[in-house]
Amino acid sequence: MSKPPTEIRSDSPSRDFLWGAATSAYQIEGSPLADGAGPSIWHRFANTPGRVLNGDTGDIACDHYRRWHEDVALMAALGVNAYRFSVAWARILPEGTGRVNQAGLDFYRCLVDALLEQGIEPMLTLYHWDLPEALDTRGGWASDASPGWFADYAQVLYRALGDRVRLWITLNEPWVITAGGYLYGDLAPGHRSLHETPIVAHNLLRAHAAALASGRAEGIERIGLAVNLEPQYPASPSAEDIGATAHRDAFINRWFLDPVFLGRYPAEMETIFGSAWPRHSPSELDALRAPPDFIGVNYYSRSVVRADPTEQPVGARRVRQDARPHTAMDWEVYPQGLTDILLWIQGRYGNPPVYITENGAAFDDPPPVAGRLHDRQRVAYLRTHLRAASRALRRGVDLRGYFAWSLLDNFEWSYGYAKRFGLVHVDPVDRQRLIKDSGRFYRDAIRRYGRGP
Ligand SMILES: OC[C@@H]1[C@@H](O)[C@H](O)[C@@H](O)c2nc(CNc3ccccc3)cn21
Repeated sequence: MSKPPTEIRSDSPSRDFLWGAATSAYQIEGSPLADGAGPSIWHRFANTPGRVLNGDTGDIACDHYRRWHEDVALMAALGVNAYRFSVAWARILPEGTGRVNQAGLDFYRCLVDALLEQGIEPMLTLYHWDLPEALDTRGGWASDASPGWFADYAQVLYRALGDRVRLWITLNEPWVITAGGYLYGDLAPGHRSLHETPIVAHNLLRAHAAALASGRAEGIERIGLAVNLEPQYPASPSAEDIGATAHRDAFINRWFLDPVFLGRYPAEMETIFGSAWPRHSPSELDALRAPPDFIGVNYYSRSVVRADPTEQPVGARRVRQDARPHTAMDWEVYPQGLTDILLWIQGRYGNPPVYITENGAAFDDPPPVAGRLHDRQRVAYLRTHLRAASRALRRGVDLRGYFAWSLLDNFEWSYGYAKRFGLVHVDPVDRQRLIKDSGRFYRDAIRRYGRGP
């Protein structure tokens, strides 16, 4: 057990703006089957040879399931006033529906109570990619029954934690759930089906609407939807590149937000999916209109887009900006894209409340030396992106908070532990935590700009 950080938070920044850190269950918890939990699709996917780099799995991850108290102390030492985490559905409902596993609920209740004791606002994500294996066996998100499964699961959590958790998120990145899990196949459950993809997307939107309605019935007032947004810029002023950019913008940025805010899909979707795009009746489309109380924006980078008919189904590809810095994920470092996407939301959806629910970067960090880890590139990334968020704030964006991705170096899905995003280093052998320079920078930024970047 590592020595807990000595300094526990003394000063607390303004309650108005949330300065947080974010994680997700499968990426940090470990102990996936402990205390009655059922397996998830990521437990199966990661333990399937060839799916994850180096054969890494979340079987231990950051061992947060056993070290959660130490991690709450770390958050207090960083001075965050909020923490975004997800609940592993299969810890609560091991079969996905029906029997509730009280030990699972107890784990998250203890975590939430410990956060509140430290003055840290919990933001609970109901679903961050780890569907119970038992439901995938019944068709998963391709099943017409999936929205009902999700609403029932959400209701269990609303009733168990609704008296102490004020900020809820239904889904983390429905686009990635859909594209990664059902179109490209690099994420669980690893399907590659053009036909299945729009069906899954539609069910996720139905599930979001059902969980929102379920929350309203339980008196939950602040329920958001977290989306990965990536501003798209044409590589040239040619009609082909401008057209391709609009298609990629619809595919990544508008596919899910237009239905929940506007009650319609982007027109480009039918062109992108062709005969695989289902017919939706007006009542089916209207049922998707479920505006969240806030948008969670997960921003990492932008894309510069060129038309490319060989890149299906969108007919567009990202053009690498070789002259600019890139992260270890090969994502361009482009802070202005955060300002641009926040202003885009403001203009398109009527300036809804927004939290930046993920922003951060993986870099090939240097090893710790004498108890310090000098992750200079991540410090620069955070500094420039906080400035970008500040520019949007000054232009009237209703930005309520910022959550750094991630609190801890953790399991980066198909990359395993090869990509590190943490403000805090986690030793790959003994999982000892060490606050990086970026964690110290973030702590100092919170103290200096408490009311907002
Ligand atoms: O990749 C970093 C994080 C990841 O660890 C989180 O679990 C997830 O919420 C997350 N979403 C993005 C956004 N971009 C993205 C684009 C294509 C595939 C996967 C993620 C980055 N990240």
